Amino acid sequence: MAVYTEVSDDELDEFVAQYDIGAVVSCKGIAEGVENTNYLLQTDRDSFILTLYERRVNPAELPFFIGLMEHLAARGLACPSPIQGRDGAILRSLCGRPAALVSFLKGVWHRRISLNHCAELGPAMAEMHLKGADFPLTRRNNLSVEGWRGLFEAIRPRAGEIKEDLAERIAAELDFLEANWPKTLPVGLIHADLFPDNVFFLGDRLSGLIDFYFACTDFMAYDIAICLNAWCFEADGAFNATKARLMLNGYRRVRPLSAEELDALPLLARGAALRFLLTRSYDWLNTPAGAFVKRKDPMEYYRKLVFHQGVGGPGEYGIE
Ligand SMILES: Nc1ncnc2c1ncn2[C@@H]1O[C@H](COP(=O)(O)OP(=O)(O)O)[C@@H](O)[C@H]1O
Ligand SMILES: N[C@@H](CCOP(=O)(O)O)C(=O)O
Repeated sequence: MAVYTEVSDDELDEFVAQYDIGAVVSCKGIAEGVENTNYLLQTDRDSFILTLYERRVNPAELPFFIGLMEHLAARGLACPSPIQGRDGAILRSLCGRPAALVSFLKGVWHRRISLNHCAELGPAMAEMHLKGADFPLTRRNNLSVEGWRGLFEAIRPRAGEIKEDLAERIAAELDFLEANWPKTLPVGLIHADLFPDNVFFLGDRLSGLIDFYFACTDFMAYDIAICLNAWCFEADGAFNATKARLMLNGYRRVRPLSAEELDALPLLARGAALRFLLTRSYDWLNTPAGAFVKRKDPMEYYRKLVFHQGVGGPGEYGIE
């Protein structure tokens, strides 16, 4: 459930009057998502997503996220396109929060990932990387290697509530990753949270990418590593190398990967698994039991981390 802020009819009318988008027909809260409040706004002309940015989004970073969506949409990527008001502004205030309207993307996301979904994801991710290459703004990835130790220290005292030896396991992994993290891979604009719930499909075809609120400047291969984790494991925890192969080969058809990028994949996949293990552990330990946001299982990412620790080279991800 992610409707943290209720918008009254009067507040909505006043907000919508600032746009040339027709008259409001309906405005329904969207239960999915965890970070922000989202409404599906229907007018007599079109459908839109109205987002009120809640406390986890730093308002100073909104111009980056909004500008990025504008940039990618203008280059033809299927992603939400921010809507300008009559005054030309995109970001404004609603109910005391920063708020914006973006175009509605048709499609649904899938919980059960098929081989075809992975084959569609690869080229779409590569296209996003290519189209993001000339985006002029940059944003440091505060959830990459430099950010992990701080998160670890925050969860360390209570990590044993999740798994008895979790703190020791994470400490050893962190030492290893800090010492071995790559320094010179190709950098670009990455999504950094391209999980299945952020990728829409219409029938067999990928119809769009959403939720750019973790986007940042980092190794493009790190985005792939995040997707190896999020898309290529089965519900029973088994890694599906066919899914990985389809995703990677689809990606490489649009943006070839260098030998360095391929070699770095097992390490990057360990880092990506640790990143989500840390943030999920933090949320697990700090979300009150009765909260309406469903906590995500940190142990899923502990098991993925253990899998990647045993990977000997990129060939195990199905690459020929
Ligand atoms: N542009 C969009 N088009 C269609 N649906 C959207 C769009 N943006 C968000 N949604 C819907 O809102 C839900 C939550 O959006 P998301 O950006 O993932 O929220 P959060 O950042 O809070 O996790 C999505 O799962 C989807 O159902
Ligand atoms: N994808 C992350 C959590 C972020 O959730 P989102 O709804 O903003 O995509 C995870 O699975 O831990």
